[in-house]
Amino acid sequence: MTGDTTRPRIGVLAIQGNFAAHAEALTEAGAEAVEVRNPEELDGLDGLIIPGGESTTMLKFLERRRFFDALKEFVQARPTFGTCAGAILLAKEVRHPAQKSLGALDAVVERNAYGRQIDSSIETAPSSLPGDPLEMVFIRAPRIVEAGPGVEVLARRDGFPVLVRQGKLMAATFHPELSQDRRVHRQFVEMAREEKRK
Ligand SMILES: NC(=O)CC[C@H](N)C(=O)O
Repeated sequence: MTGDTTRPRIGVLAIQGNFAAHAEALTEAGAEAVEVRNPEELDGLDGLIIPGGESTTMLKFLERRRFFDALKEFVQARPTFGTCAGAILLAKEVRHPAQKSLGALDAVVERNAYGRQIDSSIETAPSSLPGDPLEMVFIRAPRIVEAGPGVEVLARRDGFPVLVRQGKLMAATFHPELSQDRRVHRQFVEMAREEKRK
């Protein structure tokens, strides 16, 4: 796909967590992936992935060097996909315990919601993406306990939303980069491509 002018340039926040697998998934899904470690590197991106990891650790890093404010501005304006800890950072409200967030996704997220016994698991559930049910890898996953009217639910687990979209934002409480299926990343690459065409 090299030379394709519609190949969007998508950043992956690379301060902590499993950013490398996201970069690989993005490349497979037809994007150019760029690791982002400084606020200046957000310039010129058509989209951004905030990966899973540990949201508390990411927050600490972001609060240094005015990265938090730059990111807050970015997620209001351009396509952003938060997975697991990234979804926690995007949410309007975080519980269990409460913590600061970017406040962009109209949802209430509860951290580490599945308890110790079943904190990590692989599930398969239907989604509104075309094709077969989706494999979902959950690792100390949060739960979206409330979602506003503007939030479209693309997949659920036990009745709770696990993949959602709100305009230019997408969030997953699982780790799509750890499955072979690239439908979730392709969906986000498509959102970034639309942004690039503007
Ligand atoms: N896999 C993950 O991203 C886990 C998220 C982590 N439990 C947090 O609260 O940030």
